[in-house]
Amino acid sequence: MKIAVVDYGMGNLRSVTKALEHVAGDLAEIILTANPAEVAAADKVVFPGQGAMPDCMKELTERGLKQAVLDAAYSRPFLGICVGAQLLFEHSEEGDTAGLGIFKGNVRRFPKMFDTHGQKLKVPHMGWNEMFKVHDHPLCAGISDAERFYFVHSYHFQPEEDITVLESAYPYRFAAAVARDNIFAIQCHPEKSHHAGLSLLKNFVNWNGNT
Ligand SMILES: NC(=O)CC[C@H](N)C(=O)O
Repeated sequence: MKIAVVDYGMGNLRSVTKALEHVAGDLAEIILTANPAEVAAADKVVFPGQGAMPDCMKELTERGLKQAVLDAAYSRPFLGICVGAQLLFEHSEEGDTAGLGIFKGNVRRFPKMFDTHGQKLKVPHMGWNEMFKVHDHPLCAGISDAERFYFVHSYHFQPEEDITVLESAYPYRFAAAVARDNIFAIQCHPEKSHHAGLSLLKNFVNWNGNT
């Protein structure tokens, strides 16, 4: 089985690739690729990313990978990570950027927020935070409720369809993982989230794309 990690020049590609190689072992060949034909030929696709949404969309488009990502998202097990997940929505407030429109909804910036002591909360939301199950999903198998994952983001999903699988809170609840059909998209960094993140990636390697 081949799993393509889409390389559009933005982000935490090496750590995602290494984490997938670690959990896949002999189960799958992990291919970090900027070649649309290799993405198209893969059995599963991982769409990572780190950086500003406008830059990511620009790089994706200019490297001729946009259609390959769209085709993959509609045809085989597909995992979006961080800004790779945000790009699947219709729009992001970050740079007023149009996304790929696979999920209905917006990607919204955390507003100015204060904790219960009146201390301003830092944005980006950076660090370990709990994830709470809203719906079961094969990629969450073996991961207990309130497991902690690693986040680095200033924007979060605002789905306009019933696709939320996991929520986190900072300090208000926000959708932190969404899924529909063969697509799973997660805001945090599973590749940097130790055993919980590796379990999720291992579940993706074993996932047949059904929910
Ligand atoms: N870590 C990131 O790449 C962050 C993604 C996006 N720019 C955000 O701030 O939410």
